[in-house]
Amino acid sequence: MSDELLKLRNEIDRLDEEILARLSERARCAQRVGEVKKGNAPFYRPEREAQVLRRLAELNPGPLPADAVKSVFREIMSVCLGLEHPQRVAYLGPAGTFSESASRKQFGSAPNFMAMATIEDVFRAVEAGNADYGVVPVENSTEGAVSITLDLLLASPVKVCGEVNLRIHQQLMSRADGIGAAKRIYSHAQSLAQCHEWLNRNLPHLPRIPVASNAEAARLAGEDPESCAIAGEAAAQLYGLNILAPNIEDDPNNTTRFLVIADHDAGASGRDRTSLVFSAPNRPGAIHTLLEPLAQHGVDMTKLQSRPAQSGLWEYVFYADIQGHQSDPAVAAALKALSERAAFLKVLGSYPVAAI
Ligand SMILES: O=C(O)C(=O)C[C@]1(C(=O)O)C=C[C@@H](O)C=C1
Repeated sequence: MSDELLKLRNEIDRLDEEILARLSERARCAQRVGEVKKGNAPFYRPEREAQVLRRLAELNPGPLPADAVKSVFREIMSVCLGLEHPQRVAYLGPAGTFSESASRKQFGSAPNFMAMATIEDVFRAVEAGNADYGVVPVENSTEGAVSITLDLLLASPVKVCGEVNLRIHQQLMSRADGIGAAKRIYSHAQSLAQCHEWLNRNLPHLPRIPVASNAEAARLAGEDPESCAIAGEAAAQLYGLNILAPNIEDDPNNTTRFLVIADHDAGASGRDRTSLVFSAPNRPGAIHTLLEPLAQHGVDMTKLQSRPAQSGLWEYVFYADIQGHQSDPAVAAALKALSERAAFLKVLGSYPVAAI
């Protein structure tokens, strides 16, 4: 080994010891935070985590990219929170789905993750107190809204305390080393649709077989080297498959937004969003009148979406996301005025804008 390499490795060893000592100090500090919070739950504070990640990304002197700094500190806070109090996080399973990746993106690797069979089961687990948090998909940039999540948000007492945006990258995977012997491709119907141009160009002859989830597709491909699956990287790792073609989605910006649900929402972080659902009286111009207070108080709306109400033919409920926290004076005033005009208004929760 050259003298130069030896010297540099000694320097890295010294720095690692320093980092470890500081990490242990931080962990002990988090344990004391946990003591202070006892009897004053929740332990998980998404607004504080967002502030920590944003601050460090701003302070970052390089050469590490900001995203790398965030994911290192994401994991540090995950294990610190685990020392304070272990968390249970329910998500739409099975293991290896994009919902699991979204849950880990938000919570790191420390919690006990619980794979649920349906989105409704995620809501029920949180409502019953069997899970502390739930992660559910709410919209996809190409497929649109996830209606069942919107309906459950309206009906359930849970609150929204966070959001996660996950880039959806589809991988072609198999037990085999190459595509030559492949006879079929399994995937969820949505993923097959998201890759259909790539498939038409590259593998037009292979039958595409829709199955219940991408993770199920990967499991099937793991049992049979003549089958491929289209799924996320997490599923390839879980089932020990080789990625034969990476990122084959037709739209490289394909993103799914997930919401974090709990029995409480989040405190203000300085960059927040508030989700609402309301209904408009059934008369001309009603929606315009309802939204006027937002403009009057300078509150920006980032999303507005309608769904037929369960109550009657041609009645609609509206789901809106607005910028700011419901404790911000302008947001509070706009919400008060909106509630006076709406037939019905439910604030689903305020939470930090996704920090990673
Ligand atoms: O500041 C807190 O409230 C903490 O519990 C500490 C900490 C952290 O490690 O920084 C851990 C968990 C919380 O979700 C937020 C932050």
